[in-house]
Amino acid sequence: MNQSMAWATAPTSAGSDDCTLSCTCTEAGGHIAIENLSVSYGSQKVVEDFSLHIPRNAVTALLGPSGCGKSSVLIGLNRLCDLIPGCCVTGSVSFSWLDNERLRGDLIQLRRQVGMLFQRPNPFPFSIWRNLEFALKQHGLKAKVEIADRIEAALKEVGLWDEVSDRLNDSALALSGGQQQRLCLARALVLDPSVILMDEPCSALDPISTQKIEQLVLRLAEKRTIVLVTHSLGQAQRVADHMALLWKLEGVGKLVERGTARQMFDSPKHQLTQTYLQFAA
Ligand SMILES: Nc1ncnc2c1ncn2[C@@H]1O[C@H](COP(=O)(O)OP(=O)(O)OP(=O)(O)O)[C@@H](O)[C@H]1O
Repeated sequence: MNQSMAWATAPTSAGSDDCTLSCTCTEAGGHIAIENLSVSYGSQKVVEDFSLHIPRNAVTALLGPSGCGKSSVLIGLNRLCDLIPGCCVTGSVSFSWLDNERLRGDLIQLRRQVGMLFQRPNPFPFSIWRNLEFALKQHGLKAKVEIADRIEAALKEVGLWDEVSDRLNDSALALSGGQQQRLCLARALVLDPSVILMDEPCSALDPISTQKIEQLVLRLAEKRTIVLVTHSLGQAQRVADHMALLWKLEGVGKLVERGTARQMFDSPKHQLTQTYLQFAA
């Protein structure tokens, strides 16, 4: 039986009692239910009343002009926002297929289930092997054989194993940018997340590395839920099943339109969507 899960109610901004992510334990099959998400930095509200259901095991692209709040929505989903001083997120997020009891109030488990890939590759200044081992040990894994198996599987999943298996003790920083980004993806995958948040993961990559990441995104979405922030309409066309367009309206980011990628590209309803998507390649 599906168990409904939402974040535990918790302050997201030190000292602010009314800044809470409420826990809504509604039954919602097979999607991430984002309800009335608002994000502020200090006194500046940057996202208001963002509600969206993100289907499970598919790619959903968040699009919109710079500064409309896409990344702010993304970091609300795994509560990375908690680490940003002055950032306050209200509203609710529930993962319909995850275990409420396991994740309630446990940020480590939440971030294990909801991995993240950033705009710029950010490997730790350790060896390739240790980048992945570190993530596993942080999450309490101790058995050497299991650690080795998981590292190999993750590197194979991102197509890096054949490229690095003979130099696992070399510094991760010696890899190319594209390899580093795939290593960072492996670092998320090694924890076997069911959701991966990607914030413009190809913006620092060349076209060949970009293509590799896009192919990975498509493959990963067969059994994981991908939320992808991208400025590339071509990329959205190539990989997204669903899309949502945000726009800064009266100074704050809001959802303008959502739908399947095909529907949004073929017959956008909102004038802003029509304007924005006309630049699609
Ligand atoms: N740590 C922060 N402190 C203060 N303001 C922030 C912070 N992060 C983002 N903002 C502000 O929040 C607003 C939304 O930023 P956000 O990065 O979420 O937008 P975005 O749509 O992802 O932009 P881009 O496409 O350029 O990455 C912007 O006005 C930005 O300046």
